[in-house]
Amino acid sequence: MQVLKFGGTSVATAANITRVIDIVAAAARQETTLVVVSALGGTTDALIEAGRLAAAGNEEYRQRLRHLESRHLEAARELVPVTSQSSVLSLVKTHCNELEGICNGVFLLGELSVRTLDRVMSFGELLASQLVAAGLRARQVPHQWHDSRQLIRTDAQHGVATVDFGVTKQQINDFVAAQPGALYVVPGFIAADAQGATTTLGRGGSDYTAAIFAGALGASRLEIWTDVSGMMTADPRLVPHARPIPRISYQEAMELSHFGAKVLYPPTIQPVMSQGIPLWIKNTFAPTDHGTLVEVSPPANNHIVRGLSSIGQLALLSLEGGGMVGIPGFSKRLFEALAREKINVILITQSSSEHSISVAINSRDAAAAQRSVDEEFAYEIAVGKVDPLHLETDLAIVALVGENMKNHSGISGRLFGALGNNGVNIRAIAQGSSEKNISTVIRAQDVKKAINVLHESFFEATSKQINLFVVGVGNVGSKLLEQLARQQAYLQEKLKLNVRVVGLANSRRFALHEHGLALHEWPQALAEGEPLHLPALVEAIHARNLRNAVFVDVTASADVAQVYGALLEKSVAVVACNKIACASEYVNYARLKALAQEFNTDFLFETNVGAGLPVIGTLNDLLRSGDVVNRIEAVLSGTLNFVFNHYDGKRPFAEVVRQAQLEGYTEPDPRLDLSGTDVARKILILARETGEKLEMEQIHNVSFLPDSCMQGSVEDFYEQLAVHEEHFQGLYEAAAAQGKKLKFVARYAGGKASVGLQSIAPGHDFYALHGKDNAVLFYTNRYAEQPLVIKGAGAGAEVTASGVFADIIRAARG
Ligand SMILES: NC(=O)C1=CN([C@@H]2O[C@H](COP(=O)(O)OP(=O)(O)OC[C@H]3O[C@@H](n4cnc5c(N)ncnc54)[C@H](O)[C@@H]3O)[C@@H](O)[C@H]2O)C=CC1
Ligand SMILES: N[C@@H](CC=O)C(=O)O
Repeated sequence: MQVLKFGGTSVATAANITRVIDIVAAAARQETTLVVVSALGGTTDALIEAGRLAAAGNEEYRQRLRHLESRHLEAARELVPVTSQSSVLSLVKTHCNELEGICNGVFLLGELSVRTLDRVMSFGELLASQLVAAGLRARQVPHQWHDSRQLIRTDAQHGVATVDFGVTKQQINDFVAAQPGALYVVPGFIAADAQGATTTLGRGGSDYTAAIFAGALGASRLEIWTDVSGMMTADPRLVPHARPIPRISYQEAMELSHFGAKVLYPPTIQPVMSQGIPLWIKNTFAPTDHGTLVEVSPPANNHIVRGLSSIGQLALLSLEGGGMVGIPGFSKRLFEALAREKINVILITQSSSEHSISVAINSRDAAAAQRSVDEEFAYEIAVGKVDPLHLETDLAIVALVGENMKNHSGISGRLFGALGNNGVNIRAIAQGSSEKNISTVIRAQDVKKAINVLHESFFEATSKQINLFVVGVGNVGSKLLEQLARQQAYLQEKLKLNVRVVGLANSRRFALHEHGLALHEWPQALAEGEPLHLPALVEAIHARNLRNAVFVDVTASADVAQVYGALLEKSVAVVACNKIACASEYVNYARLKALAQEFNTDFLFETNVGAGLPVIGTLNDLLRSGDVVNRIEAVLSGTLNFVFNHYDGKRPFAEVVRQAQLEGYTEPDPRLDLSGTDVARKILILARETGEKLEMEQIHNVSFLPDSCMQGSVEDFYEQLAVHEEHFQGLYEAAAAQGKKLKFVARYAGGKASVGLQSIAPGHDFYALHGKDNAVLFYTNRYAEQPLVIKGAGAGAEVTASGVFADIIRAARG
């Protein structure tokens, strides 16, 4: 004997019932089968609503009943050919008339008792199971319909009756022995007490009915047919990559069901678990899918965690106070106060200091809980032994479930790491000593992000999703987007990173594409975006609350640099080639670095110095490994190196500068390069990275530009360069006369930094620097005689974009 149960969605329409009949007919050909049928989806709620309306004296109940009747009649007409419809139609009408009679009585009395409500609700399963039977009859599949109320005996506790398993088992087995057959159809959810009054089995009761029959008959298997292909590794509405769990233990299934995996109602498992009856969860709409097999000991799979679960709309109550320490009875009184109000406790956690105890409950019970607990401890609160109950709302639980967790260390570490790196604050944690479940209480608004990062961490060794917000699509930004587009497949395949640009902005517009925009179509996406308003963009980033989020600043804007703090505070990583933040006041630079640390995220700006060259990374490696940096000498301007390498006193100086700008080496405003400001920013950042609290004003900058060049617009600047051509010729010739070359050199030693033009003699490390190259010499304790030299292209969109790209990957890998 096997037992099959079909849920509300499986029988919601005649078309669905036809699928059910196919499955049932095939099953009955294999083995004797008992089918348990739920009410048509939505019917139980509609029946409750009709009963309540009637009790409230609202005649609308008639309309609800008419709608229910026509829904069932319509299904009957679709299922059964016209020639043989009459018996099922009259059966539906008889039930509906009886239901209407009961509701009329409720209307007249103005009262709906739980006993009557059970009666009202029972019509859902009665009608649905009769429709399935009629469908089977129409297909000439031999079967017997029987009323579960004659087989399942309960007490008289209406709403959630308790089953008398002894009598029930006897009645079921007597019935089957007396009426042998290949196929039985029974309504789920309903039972009867010793007086024959209709009772119901509580939420998820049809699953329970099926388990009761399976247990009583010692069935070979129980199949729960629903609208998903088994229990999933996580809620698929929250985690698109969630996948079915092929095999799972009863215990794990109960844990997952308890925490929101609605596929199975937890008490259901008990009658089959006690006998080790295999329980399958199958999909009515994809019957050939494997589904989930719930069994005693499923084979261990590659995953330590079997599934993730979540439960929302929670409140956390915390009772705290020094007066609780070492005194027995506080928790007993706390739980009694909650029990008095019939409040269900979902999670409990107590600090080992006994100074506080926290419990999670459903939010709807929060006010009653607070009242009851504060009343219970009124005396202790008055004398200051405990504080008034602390209440936090808008919380949720996210739990890891898996029996295999107990055999592995580091699971909680991974859980905390994954959540912490994404700014998900854990308010409370509970783990049973069996280690089947680790539950965390977090903010409700973080659930989607949390469950996705945990799913990635525990189930998707194959991919980690990175969500980029790129601001700035000029020289460097557009190259970055090109490189990202080119590398997307490689990153997925080799680094298991699914890097998506979910936000894009320039100075005029911003566009958000939560599922990632098509990178080769970014100009169009941006054109279709909204006018840029930076606070709105930041707000949108916060509101999206996406996991592994990285904000990429590829602008030269002070306004954009201003928003880093607000992002880091929400654990959004910041990658910047914009130097403004790191070269602003020391306190701001230090604050941003501290925020990144505090909120477990990254603030990366390798390209601030030497573009794509590994200058800051190398410096940090030296320092972290215990070396001491005594002196830094560097050529840090690609623009100025290019200009002095190409200027020979014959071609106008202004023309060479213009070429540097056209080739993409200068800042958006080239005066920053020519004035030495850009180099001063870079040496300042290097000095700060060594630990020096230097400010920009303390950098000694001997400018070689005549003052008038820095007045007016960029075009005025170029005009003034032309006016001062003789000045530049003089600089060039003085150096050339000594066989030297002009280089703009930055120096940092002994807490002091300077930048300025120097004539460099042959043989010096800087003399042969080509084109737009940079060179950085680190003189350290370990590199005392010969400096550690970093040399190469120090400007240009391509190399800078690749440096930004590398920082993104660093942030992505955490
Ligand atoms: N070119 C190079 O070799 C290197 C450049 N960098 C840095 O890269 C950054 C970008 O340089 P480029 O791409 O050459 O500049 P660009 O002028 O070509 O592009 C700047 C982009 O930022 C956008 N933008 C400006 N203000 C904005 C605002 N308030 N909000 C949103 N977007 C805004 C602009 O619309 C434009 O898309 C600069 O900070 C520069 O210092 C760093 C290292 C090397
Ligand atoms: N304008 C800069 C670009 C890199 O920061 C330079 O010329 O070096």
